[in-house]
Amino acid sequence: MAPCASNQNSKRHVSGEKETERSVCQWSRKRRSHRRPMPWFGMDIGGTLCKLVYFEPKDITRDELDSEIEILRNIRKYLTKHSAYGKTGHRDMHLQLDNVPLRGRRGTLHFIRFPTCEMGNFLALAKSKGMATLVTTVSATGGGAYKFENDFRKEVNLKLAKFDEFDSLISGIQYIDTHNPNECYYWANPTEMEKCSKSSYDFSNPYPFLLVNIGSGVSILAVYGPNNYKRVTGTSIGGGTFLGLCCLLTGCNTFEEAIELAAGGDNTNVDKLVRDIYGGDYERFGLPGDLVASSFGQMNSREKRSKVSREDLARATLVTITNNIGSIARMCALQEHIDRVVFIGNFLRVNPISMKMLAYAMDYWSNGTMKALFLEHEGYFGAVGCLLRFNGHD
Ligand SMILES: Nc1ncnc2c1ncn2[C@@H]1O[C@H](COP(=O)(O)OP(=O)(O)OP(=O)(O)O)[C@@H](O)[C@H]1O
Ligand SMILES: CC(C)(CO)[C@@H](O)C(=O)NCCC(=O)O
Repeated sequence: MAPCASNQNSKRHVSGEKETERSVCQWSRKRRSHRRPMPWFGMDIGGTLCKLVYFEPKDITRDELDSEIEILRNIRKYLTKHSAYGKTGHRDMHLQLDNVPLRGRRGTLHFIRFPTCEMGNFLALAKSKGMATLVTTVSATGGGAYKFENDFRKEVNLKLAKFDEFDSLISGIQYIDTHNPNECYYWANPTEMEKCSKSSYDFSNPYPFLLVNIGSGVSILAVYGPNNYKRVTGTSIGGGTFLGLCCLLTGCNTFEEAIELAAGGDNTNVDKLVRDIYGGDYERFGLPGDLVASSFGQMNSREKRSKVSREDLARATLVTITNNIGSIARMCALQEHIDRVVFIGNFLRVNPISMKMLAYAMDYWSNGTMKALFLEHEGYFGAVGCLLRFNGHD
């Protein structure tokens, strides 16, 4: 964790008079927003993954279709026909949201991701599809909105309308939760692994909640209302750490491979448990024997190292990172007197092991008073939020 990070970032964002003025202004602009030139994109350019949300209008009139310039039509066709773009871009078709309202239009939201390190290739592809001939603005958030701003301008003649990553996250969550009835879920019976199963959660009254965004690094926000939140703290031990350590320890090359390895491994061959130290439970302080006392604590032994598998190492890495995040999240929830903790970010993609562990940890260590919640569009809220925030006139 960054030293003393907790208070440096505790700036609260409360809506005041200026905010109200802005909302009124945005409302009156909204009425003219159908004029905002297409295509409508929102990009969240993170430390590891770039998330791209594309709104495909489905209420196009005959006149609009006839006057749509060829480049736009080709871009629309290219994005909506394919599910893979080049070697590394993917459209998450299972997340697609149909018939949703956006800025007075109706259409489909498409969710696309690619590694941020492929930004050069992405810009080249965008150029080859004719983007450079459209003078237009794309809403963008995440650190890369700043880092790559000049590249977008130079390579594809695109201006970036930049939005704060946390403002965008919160707007995106509100919007998607409103328009997707099955967005929010929890893991029922988290303390009994065999019975643990996904269940829908009604998140229509969300405030207050703690938001734990597990990306490359981790940010923890206390959210009190739509325009009222603070960043409580963060930790550099996040999804990037899991993937980096797993690649080092197992020789794997992708997140999917790392998760697959972890699914087949046993962390107790790597970690030192309370029972390895006490011979059983440490009853006086309520520490069960099967609790990890020391992550990777057995790996000082040459003999144990010789017996350990890649799967065990991947599992221990996943367990270490997840438990650390769960523990920090629980302390933040206690400090902020908040009992619902929403975990998001692409670290949770195809990763039920971590979700179940977080659900278990929240429930067990709070004696059932705290609840871990999860959202289906886990890594895409920033991209959606910045698309919504763009008024089309920047
Ligand atoms: N296909 C993938 N490739 C790489 N990492 C992945 C992939 N799928 C899931 N992940 C995990 O998701 C993490 C990135 O999550 P996310 O996209 O939410 O963060 P980010 O926006 O890149 O990071 P930050 O917000 O810290 O800038 C990775 O560190 C990894 O643990
Ligand atoms: C730097 C960001 C905000 C980028 O999204 C994220 O990776 C993060 O919160 N990292 C943790 C930084 C900290 O130690 O507080």
